[in-house]
Amino acid sequence: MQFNNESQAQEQKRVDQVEQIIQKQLQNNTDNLAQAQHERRQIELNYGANTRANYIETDDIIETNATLQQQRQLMTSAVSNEVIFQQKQQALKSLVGSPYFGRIDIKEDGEQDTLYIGTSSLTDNQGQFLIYDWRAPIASIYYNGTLGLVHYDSPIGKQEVQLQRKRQFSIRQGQIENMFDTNETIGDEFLKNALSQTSSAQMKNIVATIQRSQNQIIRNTTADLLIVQGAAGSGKTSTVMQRIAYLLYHSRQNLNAEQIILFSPNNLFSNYIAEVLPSLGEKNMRQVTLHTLLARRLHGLQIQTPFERYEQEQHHFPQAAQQVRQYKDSLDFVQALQNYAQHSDISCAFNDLIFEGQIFFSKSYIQQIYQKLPAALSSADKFLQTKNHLIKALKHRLQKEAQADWVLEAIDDLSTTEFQNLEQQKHLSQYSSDHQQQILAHYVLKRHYLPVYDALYNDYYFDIFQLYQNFLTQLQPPKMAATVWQETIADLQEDLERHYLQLDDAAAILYLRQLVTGSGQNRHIKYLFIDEMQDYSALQLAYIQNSFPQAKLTLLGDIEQNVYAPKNLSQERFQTLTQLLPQKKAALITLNQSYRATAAITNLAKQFIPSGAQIQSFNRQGQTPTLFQTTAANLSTVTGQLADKLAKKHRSVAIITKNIQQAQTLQQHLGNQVLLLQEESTAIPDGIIVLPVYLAKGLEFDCVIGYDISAANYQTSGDWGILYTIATRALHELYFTSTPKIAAIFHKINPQTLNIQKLN
Ligand SMILES: Nc1ncnc2c1ncn2[C@@H]1O[C@H](COP(=O)(O)OP(=O)(O)OP(=O)(O)O)[C@@H](O)[C@H]1O
Repeated sequence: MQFNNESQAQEQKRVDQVEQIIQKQLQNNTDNLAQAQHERRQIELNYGANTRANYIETDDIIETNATLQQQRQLMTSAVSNEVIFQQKQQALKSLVGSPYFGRIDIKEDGEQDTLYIGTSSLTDNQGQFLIYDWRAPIASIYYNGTLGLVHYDSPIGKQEVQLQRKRQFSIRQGQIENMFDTNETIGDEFLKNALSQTSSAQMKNIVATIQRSQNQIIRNTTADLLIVQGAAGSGKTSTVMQRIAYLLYHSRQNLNAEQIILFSPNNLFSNYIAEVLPSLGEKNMRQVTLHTLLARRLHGLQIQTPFERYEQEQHHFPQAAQQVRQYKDSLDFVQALQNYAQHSDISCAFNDLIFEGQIFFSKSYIQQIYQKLPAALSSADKFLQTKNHLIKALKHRLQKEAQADWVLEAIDDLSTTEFQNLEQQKHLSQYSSDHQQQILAHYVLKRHYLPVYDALYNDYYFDIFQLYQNFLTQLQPPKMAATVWQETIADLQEDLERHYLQLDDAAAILYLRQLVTGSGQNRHIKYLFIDEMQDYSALQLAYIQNSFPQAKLTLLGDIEQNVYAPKNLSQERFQTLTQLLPQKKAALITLNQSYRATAAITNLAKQFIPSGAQIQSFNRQGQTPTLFQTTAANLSTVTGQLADKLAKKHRSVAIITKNIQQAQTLQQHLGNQVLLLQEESTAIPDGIIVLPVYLAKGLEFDCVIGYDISAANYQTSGDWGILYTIATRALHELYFTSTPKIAAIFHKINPQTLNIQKLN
């Protein structure tokens, strides 16, 4: 419903009042913040002075320690004061100019109330709410409810209210530009407006226009495995970012951003989403790519990246290699690995522990310890008990050596500084001289045998690579020639010799290590998010889950955007997820409405994939996509000219190729006004860029040109998913260029959804 001027004037009056209050609070808070910063700096100065205190006399040490302790407490409280004012500052600043976007009129327990909703809450001096945070329980009815009797979940249980009015605002620089009353979830007009904007280098938050199905994902706190299958552009990533903000708000007391981790497809994407949470007044969660995690944990080895693998497979991917890849991606492979870890005798992978060129613990000694343990114990327990046994044996050896001549000599040789440190840590002077001697001997011995301790704690006597090879050797993948499998094992051996590991093997080795040794788990993480989950194999997912065993999982993806997977694997992947992950309360939410692109683009793109009929386009008008056909010799020039023309009207124009080599060749042809994005790139510049499809994952551009969609380039039905991914990166305009013989899928396209122009 549109408004008369009087209603709008009344609303504008309220906006003005709220704006004034925000400015006033901002001023007060700036003063408070400056004061808190000053106090913190003073304490820092004192702290510095005290740390230079006298450490020679025992009394001085005790006194200095007490003072330091006190200073530390003061510092902690000063820092936390400052953080509170900083957060408030950020929240207030985010309200300036656009304090809220929604209003609801409700009747609850017979009482009438009007609530305004914005990105964070604001109260006046009497504690009355002027704005409610969009994450407050009551605000959920703004997103969910149509008018009438509605419910919302509050800390004291389900509440029932009459929703009498829902109003949306667009307020900029303190002026109401537009306002609407709506009976629906968030009205089309506002959404259309938000979606018609040009692209930006950073993803924006969507709090003002969250849709009902997205809201279900954002506010779900019951599922411990939430799977979101959503069409391209349906808002999966946006939703997940708002979900993180929601979770942080709701569990303020026992959840912080450090306990949330998001697996993202690449660094460009990580950078693209980095501003969403700060724009909502929250700190960013941790972000990692699978490759970074693997490389960090397999330090010293070079790990194949998903992009390298894709590129290699583009050039050479024979039938046998495809078969191996399919098997290593399958649930069967994961189960075989789990089974092996649990039930096999892993003692073959123990090694002699060498110290100063001599065997310290022999392989057979370690094997005996392991094999004597009860068979019913889990592998990880057996491993741990073996390790504990070795540590005990080392301690025993240390005790026996305490009186050795070299130890006594080493005690005599201790420096004054070492003595002072020991005095401080162990309070030597409190003990009898015999006891002091024992402490010093223990210190000297521990220092000497530190490499042995190190080897024990870091499992250097255990060869995980050997164990993995043994595991592969005893496997017989179904329907695969024995020679193919043996070759795979030989390839692994060769890779290891040159300190290289393929992506599949890296994850499998780490997973096996985790299962067998029980190490490498991070129990601190409470929420784990995986975006573009269709790109992960069953094993990679199992490994990630096991790495963060306490985390609730949210997995998002689109089975159709399976750029990396050999065809038909993805469907299987989704079905096996619930089998694979031990979570109990699983929920699956499907998003079929695509928001990113104009209806014309979505209606074309959905024809590239088998399940396209389910995808609903958003009612936003735009030009019909166009395909330019030209000769092979002219293809780059035609693409460049088209890009130039588009760049005059739009902020971002992306030419998307099938692989890096095509991107490089094209960029060289087009010259420096076109920027090539590569695996190492971290930011998306304005203007014309050229990039391979896998780097475009999760991103969006005003205009997209799918380069060279000729039959020679896109040959099999497995390639249609790639075309779908390319097409769905476009917000406003979509083009393709090709040589005269176009990919077969284009012959099946409804001619009304694609213009074809033949050029020379
Ligand atoms: N409720 C919404 N309000 C406003 N904009 C929205 C909404 N939902 C999605 N969008 C916009 O639609 C576009 C696509 O969203 P997003 O990138 O989150 O989708 P996605 O499902 O992760 O896409 P893909 O799988 O293709 O990477 C973004 O520009 C986002 O801002």
